[in-house]
Amino acid sequence: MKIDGVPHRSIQAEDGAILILDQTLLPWRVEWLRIANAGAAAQAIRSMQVRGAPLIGAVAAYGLALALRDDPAALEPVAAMLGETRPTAINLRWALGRMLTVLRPLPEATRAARAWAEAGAIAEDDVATCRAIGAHGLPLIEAIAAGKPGRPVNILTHCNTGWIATVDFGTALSVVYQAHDAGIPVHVWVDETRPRNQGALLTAWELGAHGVPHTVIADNAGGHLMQHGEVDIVLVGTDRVTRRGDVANKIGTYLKALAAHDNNVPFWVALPHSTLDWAVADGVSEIPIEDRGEAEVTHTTGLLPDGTPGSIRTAAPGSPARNPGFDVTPARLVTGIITERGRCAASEVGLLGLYPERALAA
Ligand SMILES: CSC[C@H]1O[C@H](OP(=O)(O)O)[C@H](O)[C@@H]1O
Repeated sequence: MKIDGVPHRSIQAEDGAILILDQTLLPWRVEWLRIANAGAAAQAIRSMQVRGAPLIGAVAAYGLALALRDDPAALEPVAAMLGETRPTAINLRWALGRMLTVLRPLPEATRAARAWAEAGAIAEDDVATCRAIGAHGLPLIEAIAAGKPGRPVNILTHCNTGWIATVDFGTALSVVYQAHDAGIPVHVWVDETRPRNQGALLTAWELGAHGVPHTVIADNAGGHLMQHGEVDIVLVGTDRVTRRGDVANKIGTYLKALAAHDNNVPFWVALPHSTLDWAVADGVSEIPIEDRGEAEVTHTTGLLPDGTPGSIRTAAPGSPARNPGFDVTPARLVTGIITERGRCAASEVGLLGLYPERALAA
């Protein structure tokens, strides 16, 4: 997608390194971080300089490729190290698993070149996949628009699922961008998404840069807007979907789904194939939920009075905090799933209809 009219991807490969958009500085500063080794890739993922399920998978793949340039025998330990950076998004393990499957059979001397090519293939797969997700979600917006001619389709979204959460285009926001670019009037309610405010900081920045009308709201406002008929559809991304359609996503998604269910608002989840975890059925009991640091809750980041990005304490001194980074929305609260292969019900039957090959993995 574009920054000031110039097309960009969230990760750029160059000779012997990758450049990533440092998301901890957005929207205040647009800075590209050069990553030349696996340790820097791991740190970028842990610190959320790069974030978003598909993107952390691509960065980990390139991090592994960079490690093999330095030491072709480092395949297993570096893959394990990168795989431990964040526990919830299955895309991280999917990408590393794909790399290991390709690289393990190869002579050590040929691994580095092949790893770099495979990491590039993972990135290209994500671009094509996310573009297709938008195309398969577009009819949902068109149908709503047909029922309210001349008035915008009001979409509520949570966290950031845009092009900077993927290699390009995004997942749930890919649907928004394609509807906007198709001339359908849309308006996006952007959940701020405490505690890291990926919505207020990243989604708002992305949508503004693309000219998509949007309004930032407190996380707790969504239910009220749904009660008053101001939300036509909820579109979110995900970090892991189980074979029966349970959805792990940024903390607060489950509460949005409950409000949508109570108000008969369609709740759709957009995901690429790399987010499916067929090995897991019950998301609530089986998906590991990342617990992040207390400071993300007790403090908030933003622009300080001197114009520099910084953090201030917003919780009472001495009060402890809990910071689960994700929650799981049971399939029964999900209206449907949007993928690069089409749309389906949030069920094993629905998912197998789009991914029949997964039955062989069961
Ligand atoms: C398109 S995946 C985006 C997904 O990732 C986010 O988590 P985080 O910002 O912690 O990486 C959030 O759950 C989004 O839905």
